[in-house]
Amino acid sequence: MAHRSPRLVAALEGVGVRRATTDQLILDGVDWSVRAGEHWALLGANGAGKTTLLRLLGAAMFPTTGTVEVLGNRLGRVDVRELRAHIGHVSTTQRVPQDATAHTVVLTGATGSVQPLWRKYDAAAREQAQELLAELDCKELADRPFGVCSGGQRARVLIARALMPAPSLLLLDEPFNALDLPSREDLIDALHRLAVTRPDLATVTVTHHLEELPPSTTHALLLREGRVQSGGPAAEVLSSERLTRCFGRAIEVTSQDGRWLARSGRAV
Ligand SMILES: Nc1ncnc2c1ncn2[C@@H]1O[C@H](COP(=O)(O)OP(=O)(O)OP(=O)(O)O)[C@@H](O)[C@H]1O
Repeated sequence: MAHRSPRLVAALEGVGVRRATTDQLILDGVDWSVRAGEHWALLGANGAGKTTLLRLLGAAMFPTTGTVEVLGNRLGRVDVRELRAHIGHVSTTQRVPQDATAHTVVLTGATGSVQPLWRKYDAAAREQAQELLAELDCKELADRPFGVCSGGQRARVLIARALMPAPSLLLLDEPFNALDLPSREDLIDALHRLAVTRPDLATVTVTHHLEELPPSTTHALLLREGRVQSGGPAAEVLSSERLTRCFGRAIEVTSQDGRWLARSGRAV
């Protein structure tokens, strides 16, 4: 019997992004596809274009050249507000009302709004928000104002929020930023559990540290100066040789029990 590949969640062909203001080429000739059930790590030096690439996948911007298809819709030919409702996007620039409780913040994920739209949330949505908080191991935060939650708690609340519309694609831009070690490990566990309990969910996680990648990571994309340096199965791409080439600096990668560790030597 012929083997069928999982459904395509995102497909980029010849994608370029040029900033009109500075004429800088931010992404150049990017070809990439993400399929259901895949968990991608997106790596590259500061300014390599990771956030820009994630924003394209999140239908938050358009390419200058090439094509971006997300969930079967070509950017430029679809109502992006409608498309965004099916994509979970967690970014550091997410605006959140600090006095809203964690439960309310999760509820706003159902409407993709910053402020709660109370008339749109029924009992099922409220219940679902509770369940997502429990799934992310933070149900005790339900009544706590978001503004007083710790960094690790906020990260999990925002992921619960992003999961409200049951997205097929979850985008995480540096979700481990500024987390202490236990919070980082809790979040890694939570992401690993999501991958197990939602086999069709595809995720793309931008990170600077290989140590932060959950064992569920299946693929990696290395960006250098806006171009794809390497992309494919994590076990192949997350090698000393390829990371050294991507960062222009000697990097030694080791892996153990599904986790990765990277150490840098002198510049090459
Ligand atoms: N709104 C903007 N206007 C002008 N230039 C921009 C804008 N957004 C990004 N850039 C430029 O595009 C390049 C890529 O930025 P991007 O944020 O995608 O990189 P990154 O890999 O996510 O970086 P970092 O690791 O530092 O977060 C950078 O040179 C940045 O200065």
